[in-house]
Amino acid sequence: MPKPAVSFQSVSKIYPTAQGGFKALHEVSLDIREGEFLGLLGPNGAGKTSLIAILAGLATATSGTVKVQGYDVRKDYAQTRQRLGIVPQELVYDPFFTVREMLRFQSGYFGIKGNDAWIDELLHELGLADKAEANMRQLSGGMKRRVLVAQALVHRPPIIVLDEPTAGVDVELRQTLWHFIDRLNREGHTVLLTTHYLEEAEALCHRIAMLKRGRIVALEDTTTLLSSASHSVLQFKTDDALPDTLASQARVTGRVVQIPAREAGDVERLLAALREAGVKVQDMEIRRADLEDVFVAIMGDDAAPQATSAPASR
Ligand SMILES: Nc1ncnc2c1ncn2[C@@H]1O[C@H](COP(=O)(O)OP(=O)(O)OP(=O)(O)O)[C@@H](O)[C@H]1O
Repeated sequence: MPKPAVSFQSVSKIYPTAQGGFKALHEVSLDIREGEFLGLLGPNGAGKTSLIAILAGLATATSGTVKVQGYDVRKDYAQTRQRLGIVPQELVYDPFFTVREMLRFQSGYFGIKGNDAWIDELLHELGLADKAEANMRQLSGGMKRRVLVAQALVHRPPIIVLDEPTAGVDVELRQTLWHFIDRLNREGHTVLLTTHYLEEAEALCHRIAMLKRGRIVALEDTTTLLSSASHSVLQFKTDDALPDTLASQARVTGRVVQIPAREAGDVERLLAALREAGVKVQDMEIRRADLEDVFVAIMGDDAAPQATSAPASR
């Protein structure tokens, strides 16, 4: 077996609290293969950021080991840091540097001189070419996020880690970013992505790991995970309240109602129940289960009530 790009072995994390400690990660073991695009999904508080902070060397595991291409993140920090390009969730930057200065400075941090050709390519690919000489403080939030992506990639890391890179960013940036990350992945870079936008994960990731309350509860190829959902979904819009029997099985987002249906007979029973309750139904369709349906089925009551789909299509 070739060495994994990243290997988490029995990683636990206990945060000190007034109550004596909170265990955010429970013996998490996960290998990310060289060249794969892995999605790490989980509701708020599942432990995704804790796991990435440990990988990045920003937090230490209470027990367990993490290796990057065979190097231990604690013992061989410099070796692992060199191999990782981490795009953080938070916007942290120095407002007095220009974009180009930031990227040159970051190159220097990794001991790279004369990196301008790659810096120019990054700026071009991320739609920042005309902002190279702008000061960081003059940029919009979305532009700053692009610079953070460029900063994480300045040393051409073989492993790219994106922690919710598209949270609150517009469609244009998402498309630019995914186009570029997809290209880097096809060129051999390994990608680890956390996101709450399950459509993005479904479209991009080869494999999905799901984390629930600090434990891995699913780890499958995306296609296998999707085909494991044996049900279809009856989806419609309505302004009426659902009867209790249906409300308990339904996912309701505004006017849109989605109810799992295992077979044709189920659909007939659901429609009869809706008719009997006087629920007026519009735009009805029966569709195959998607990653969001699988996620909700696996997470149960933990599935986040907040948006799990992208605000606009890619
Ligand atoms: N410094 C800390 N002290 C105490 N508890 C913490 C600390 N950092 C995180 N936690 C807790 O650990 C759990 C995991 O948090 P983490 O941020 O890793 O989750 P997450 O999956 O990244 O969530 P999100 O999707 O909201 O970013 C949460 O219950 C959180 O409250």
